[in-house]
Amino acid sequence: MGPAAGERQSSSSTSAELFQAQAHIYSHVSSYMNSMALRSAVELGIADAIQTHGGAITLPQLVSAVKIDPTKSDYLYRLMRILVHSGFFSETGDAYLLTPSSKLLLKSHPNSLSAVVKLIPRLEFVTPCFLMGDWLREQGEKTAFETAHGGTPFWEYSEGNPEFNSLFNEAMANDSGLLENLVVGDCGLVFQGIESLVDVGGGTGTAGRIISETFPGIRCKVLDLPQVIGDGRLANSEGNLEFVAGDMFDHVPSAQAVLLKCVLHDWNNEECVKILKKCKEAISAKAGEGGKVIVIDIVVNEKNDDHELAGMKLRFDMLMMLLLKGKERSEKEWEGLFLEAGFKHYKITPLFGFSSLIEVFP
Ligand SMILES: C[S@@+](CC[C@H](N)C(=O)[O-])C[C@H]1O[C@@H](n2cnc3c(N)ncnc32)[C@H](O)[C@@H]1O
Ligand SMILES: O=c1cc(-c2ccc(O)cc2)oc2c(O)c(O)ccc12
Repeated sequence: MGPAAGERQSSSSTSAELFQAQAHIYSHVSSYMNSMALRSAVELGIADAIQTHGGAITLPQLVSAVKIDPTKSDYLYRLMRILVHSGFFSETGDAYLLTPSSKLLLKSHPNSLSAVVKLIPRLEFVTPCFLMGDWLREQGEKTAFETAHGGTPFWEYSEGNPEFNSLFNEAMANDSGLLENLVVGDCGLVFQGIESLVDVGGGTGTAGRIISETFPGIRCKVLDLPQVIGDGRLANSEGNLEFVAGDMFDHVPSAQAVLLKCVLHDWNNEECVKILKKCKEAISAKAGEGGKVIVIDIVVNEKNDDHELAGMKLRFDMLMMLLLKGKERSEKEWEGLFLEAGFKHYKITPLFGFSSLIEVFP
């Protein structure tokens, strides 16, 4: 039997609290619509259409430019309405304009993030998230990604699916392109005085290329899996950039410095310690105690970060947990890994965006 009317009102929550709680739940449970709306904007090429049209476009012009069936104009209007609300486009009179966020989705932008917008809401990523509850109850070592993909681990899946592999590599490369702003700015100091560097898990070499071009005195190697390195691209024309296909758990080429950008968050603590020990061997062989490992990765700090930044880091932590055996770490957790791998000290510098730079010394 339910509570009597009077009892209902005297429950611990006021109506205002109840409606707030209701809004909180609805807001969270529907928020995937933000990802999906953004993804379809990229698939339809809306930002590019606005730019091609001179920077401002009306709805009928947009309908024609992105080849929407005219009977669905009102649906496109509603898609634009939510994207304006979330800050991806703005409106003036009857025209849509680009904002700084949608400019970063343009195909012509050197650091376009359109690949990551297509990647994260893909079924390969979403299905493991969908299985989270069942996966948590299940016994065994399989990741949620493996549970969702017939037991295939993330990197093997990528190897066997060229279209997924190239979108993933493109997404990571685009994000690395943003490094250019840091390397030529304040963080350039981090690379000064270094004569050789290996970018471990360096993907298709975007960071390696930026570093080798900005610092012609650094001999740079990019180490990654054969499926990523391929066999086509070797040294750059200046001769200070080289690609090496291999497994970082087996061997890391010796160098004065090792870069690990967005690599350690893909792995559990035990695996990270193995990678860091290989990196320590690689720098000791070249520079004795004088080398360093440069980690660019997320540092979770939910007490001090602003709410939006903290939320983003925690969502990435979920992604790393479900796709791989990885995690986003607090400073304390990073320190534990460095000490266990035999390093003596480290220095953290927060960067723009959501990553930090951590210099780790033997
Ligand atoms: C998240 S991506 C980061 C790529 C690049 N560092 C960046 O920031 O754009 C992780 C990289 O680690 C590579 N990787 C995974 N397992 C590896 C292994 N055993 N040895 C070398 N690289 C590996 C992947 O192929 C991928 O390119
Ligand atoms: O989907 C991602 C995105 C990242 C990522 C993007 C931007 C950053 O500044 C850091 C990381 O990293 C990923 C990753 O390491 C992975 O193994 C799978 C997916 C993603």
